[in-house]
Amino acid sequence: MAFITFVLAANYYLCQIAFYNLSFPVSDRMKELKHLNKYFKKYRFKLLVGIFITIVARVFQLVMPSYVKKSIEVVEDFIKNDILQAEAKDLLLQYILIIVGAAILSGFFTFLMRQTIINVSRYIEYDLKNEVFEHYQRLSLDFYKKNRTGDLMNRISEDVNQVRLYGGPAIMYGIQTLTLFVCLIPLMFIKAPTLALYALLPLPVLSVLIYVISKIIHHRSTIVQEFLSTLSAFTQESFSGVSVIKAYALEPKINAELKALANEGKDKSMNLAKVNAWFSPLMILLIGISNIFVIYVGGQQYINGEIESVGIIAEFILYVNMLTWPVAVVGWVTSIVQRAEASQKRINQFLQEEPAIVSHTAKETPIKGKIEFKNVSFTYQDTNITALNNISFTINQGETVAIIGKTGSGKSTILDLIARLYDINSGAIFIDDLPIQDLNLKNLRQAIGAVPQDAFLFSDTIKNNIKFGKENSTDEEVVAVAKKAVVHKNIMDFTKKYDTVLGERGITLSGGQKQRVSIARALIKNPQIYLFDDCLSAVDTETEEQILNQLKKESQDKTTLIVSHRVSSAKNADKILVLENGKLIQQGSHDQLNSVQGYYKELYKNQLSKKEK
Ligand SMILES: Nc1ncnc2c1ncn2[C@@H]1O[C@H](COP(=O)(O)OP(=O)(O)OP(=O)(O)O)[C@@H](O)[C@H]1O
Repeated sequence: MAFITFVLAANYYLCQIAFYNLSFPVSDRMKELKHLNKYFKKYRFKLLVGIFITIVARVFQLVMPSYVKKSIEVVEDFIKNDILQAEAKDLLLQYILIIVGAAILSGFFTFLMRQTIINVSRYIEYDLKNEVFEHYQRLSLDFYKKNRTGDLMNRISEDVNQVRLYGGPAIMYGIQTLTLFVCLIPLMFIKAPTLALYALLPLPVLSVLIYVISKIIHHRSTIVQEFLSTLSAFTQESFSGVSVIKAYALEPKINAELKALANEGKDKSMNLAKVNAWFSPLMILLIGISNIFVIYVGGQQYINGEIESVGIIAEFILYVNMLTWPVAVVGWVTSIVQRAEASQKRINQFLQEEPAIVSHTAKETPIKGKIEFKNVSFTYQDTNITALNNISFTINQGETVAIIGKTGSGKSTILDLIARLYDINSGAIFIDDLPIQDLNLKNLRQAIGAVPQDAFLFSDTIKNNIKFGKENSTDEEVVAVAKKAVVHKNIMDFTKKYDTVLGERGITLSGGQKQRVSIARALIKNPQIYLFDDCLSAVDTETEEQILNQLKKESQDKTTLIVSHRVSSAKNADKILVLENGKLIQQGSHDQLNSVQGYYKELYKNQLSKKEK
């Protein structure tokens, strides 16, 4: 009696804890997960079928225990000589066939259940990943500066996976458990109320303990996960920086650091393993207690004549075992819902981020290429650096303008503002005499062929890297622009020529080759405005000359901006802008600027004398 009181009290307190954990933030939790409702709505038919199948599968599962009971009763009747041997054998066979039939049907519907509900969770995962990725694509550069790449990756992979567990397994096991509870528990109480009470007593304890353990497991596995990303970031950096490591003979130092990290990782994994190890023993223990209750209390009741057959004891043992997993699932599902809520909250945070740069018009605004800066000032929000200070200039359509100035003087910033990667703080930028904000952003970006300072090439073939500028371009066009960018000969020297794969899976291009492939990519786009950001810095002066001549021909009616540190790249431009500390200190043609004292003339003299040496 004392033991029962103890178990009842334990159940009460544990249920209180679970109730507190579940009920306190329920509205908040559901608020975050509401985002998934649209997907549940989208797949409602499949979900409803899945739920129906789950119920059917469980109902078939219920057949077995009562027929086991009946089979045992047949044997009892035969022992008591109530029925003949042949009749008993017949009945036994009949019952066994029913059990086998029900088990097959239950198995079949369980298979269908997974095929429907788990598939729905995979569809939701697919949709959510696409939604997050598409949203990432819409967001402006400042978002990527604020958030670490690892975080972006985590939310689209690990967090979406946590949410998937809620959209699939949690629903599936939830329904399964509910069906079993609704059907089984009343059935048990109808058949033998006292026995039912004893059999079910330890189960809430099991449920709450599994919940507590799942939470600890999750906490520790998050630590392990986070640690693994640190470890992989470290190894990845060691691989990409392998040439520096070797050149400075840093191998022993790196090895020691990795060993220390690996040791730390081992300890964290051991911590996780320890708590994982509690899972099955606890289940076995509590189910064992339930079984012992059933056998002991059932046996006494049978002896006292309170239950009619031994079969009921066998039936109840089967019920208890049938309830084991669903009861444990209550705890597990609770922790899944909590994790899904936390993950969805993190996903929602990003989904609610609005792109800082948006198109204010949907109507088409074709671009010709006149650019005007009027008293433009611009400060980067994150660093608070004023990159441009009251800049004004005009570039007519088809003109070539060079921007020259010391490092950090704001040259690249001008190009970024023309592509509207950022919005300015004061002043105005006009493209074709229209404020840049009034242009259709898509039209603006389509009209620009930008070659950034750090040429970025994808791990793909050279051909596809160039075609990136114009997806439907032909191979002939690719070759033509590669020739103009003076990189064709280099490409033909590779064994696989234009099909040479770049990056991690393939060869590494030299800095100058990368720049020229990047130029070819801009040329194939055939845009109205070219933005070349110091993209000839890694080529020799002779090749630079050739490329500039080609570009001159190519960009005759296009507006072209060339950022450079070399006067050789600038001297043939229609106009040269000279920047210093974000201010425009000189502007004019080469001859004009070379005829007055100033930064440009000094630079020209310096570079000329270096060349002569
Ligand atoms: N994305 C950014 N976020 C914050 N600050 C930036 C960013 N880009 C540039 N800056 C800062 O703005 C200033 C101007 O940079 P910008 O890249 O325009 O100079 P630059 O003249 O092109 O230099 P370089 O010749 O070295 O490429 C620098 O002080 C730089 O540190």
